[in-house]
Amino acid sequence: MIRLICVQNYTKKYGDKTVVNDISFTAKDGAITGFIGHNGAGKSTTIKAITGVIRPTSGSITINGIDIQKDGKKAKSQFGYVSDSPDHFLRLSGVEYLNFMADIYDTPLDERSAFIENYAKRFGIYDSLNSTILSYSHGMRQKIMIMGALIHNPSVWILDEPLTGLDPQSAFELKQMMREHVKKGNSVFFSTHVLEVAEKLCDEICIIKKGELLYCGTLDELRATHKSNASLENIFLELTETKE
Ligand SMILES: Nc1ncnc2c1ncn2[C@@H]1O[C@H](COP(=O)(O)OP(=O)(O)OP(=O)(O)O)[C@@H](O)[C@H]1O
Repeated sequence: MIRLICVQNYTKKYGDKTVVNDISFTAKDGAITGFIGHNGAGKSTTIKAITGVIRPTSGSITINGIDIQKDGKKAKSQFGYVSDSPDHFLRLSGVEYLNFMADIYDTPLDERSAFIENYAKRFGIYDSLNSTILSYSHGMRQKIMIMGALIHNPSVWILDEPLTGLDPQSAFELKQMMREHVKKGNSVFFSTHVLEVAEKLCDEICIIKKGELLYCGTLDELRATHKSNASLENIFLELTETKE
């Protein structure tokens, strides 16, 4: 099996403070992997290192086998990344932003047009594409950022809290899109606080607490080592409490 995102012995320190401590895991092809943990556990710090936004203090990270630190440009072409803040490029219209992103990734005109029409209609923002992002609601900004990140059809999606602020219809669409993407043998890695979503959507779960990786694997394997039939929420609470 190809390991699409491979994190090995990743540590991040800010000054004397160790924020992420020697974690290793993989996000596999054909799987949606959910990344869960309390506020401040180290999820965003891990996602930022995977996407090359920050450098690890130590450890290595590859995307489709390409090292993000050694060959950043090539590694970055492999994935689409949606950060936890959608407030960017506010003075551009939605369609200007999407074309800007498509230009960066050299997405052919016919492919970008088909993508924009399909995704904007599914997200219900087709009629707003010519308005500035400044005039968008939080959820609309989130949708346009998701579209910008995915317009070059990357095999790996890396999404930091992607469902926050989305209305139920759009959240449903995004979950469907994630499922469709991994069905083609691709990979989706996303962080969430909504454990019911993670439980229903994810093939694999990674749990981080205070910078330590407590678990990474399937929910069934997790259940097998804990109370079978317990919800992910119960297992998460039990696991994070007992490791205090
Ligand atoms: N630039 C920085 N300088 C110092 N400490 C930082 C910096 N960035 C993050 N941290 C610290 O690292 C820890 C992990 O933060 P991170 O943003 O990764 O958490 P998170 O799991 O994404 O949390 P949340 O669910 O609240 O988004 C926190 O204690 C945070 O204060």
